[in-house]
Amino acid sequence: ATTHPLWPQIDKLTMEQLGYAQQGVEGGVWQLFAEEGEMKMYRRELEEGGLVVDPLKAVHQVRGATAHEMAHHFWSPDVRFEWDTSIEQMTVLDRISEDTLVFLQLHKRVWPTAQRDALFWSHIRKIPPSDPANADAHDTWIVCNQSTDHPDAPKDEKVVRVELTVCFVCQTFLDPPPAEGEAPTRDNLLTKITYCSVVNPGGWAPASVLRAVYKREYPKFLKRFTQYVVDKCAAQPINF
Ligand SMILES: O=S(=O)(CCO)c1ccc(-c2ccc(C3CCCC3)c([C@H]3C[C@H]3c3ccccn3)c2)cc1
Repeated sequence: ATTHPLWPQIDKLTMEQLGYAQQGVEGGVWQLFAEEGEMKMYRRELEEGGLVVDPLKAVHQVRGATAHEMAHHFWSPDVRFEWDTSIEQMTVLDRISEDTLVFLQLHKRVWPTAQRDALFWSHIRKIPPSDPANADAHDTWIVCNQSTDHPDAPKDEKVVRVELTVCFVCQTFLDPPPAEGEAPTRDNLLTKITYCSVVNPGGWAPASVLRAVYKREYPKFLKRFTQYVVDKCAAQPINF
């Protein structure tokens, strides 16, 4: 409901993150650190208070699923455990509206660091093609995850809370376009994905350990997630 006290922040951050995701990776500020097929992962080395908070930006493109299907499965609590191997527990603490939930997630411990949890609102939104320039793009879908407080979140002394801002932006193209007068099939679907994240580990963790974990975990995470959606939707009618 747009009357919720968090709504102005949700709306503002979502549109800011959309702009941030759509900025290119030129200019030398982004360092390519992993490349697998169509997936390219960039990071900027950034420390805050001696903690590694390296912003990450990944670009990927996959065939066979739509932006809506990708964004929905990234946002939905029902399928989170099917693809996200980094979490041990996940609770939906609140339903702010039918497109915005508050998640509490306990992440698997990354030795030798203390175990982490993440408390964040997660908002999904369709961005209609605003101008003819998007003519070849069906539409754009965005999921924005932002750390927040919540009165019902249990506080476990042994667990360190991370701060995170994540956005997942997807755009579907009909490439190749279907034959004249033909309905599109999944072979016509090309979806471009931009995943951005800034995770502040919330408490001390060795820079070398964090950078090694990021380098290992993020490519695995994005590859596994996109393949999961393509496989899950393959036999289903296309959901634009
Ligand atoms: O895109 S999401 O919103 C999807 C919903 O789950 C998301 C993604 C990643 C995280 C997360 C949380 C904690 C950590 C670290 C920090 C210190 C020790 C644990 C990491 C680092 C380790 C990196 C990482 C990246 C991807 C997967 C797992 N591990 C990532 C949270 C949310």
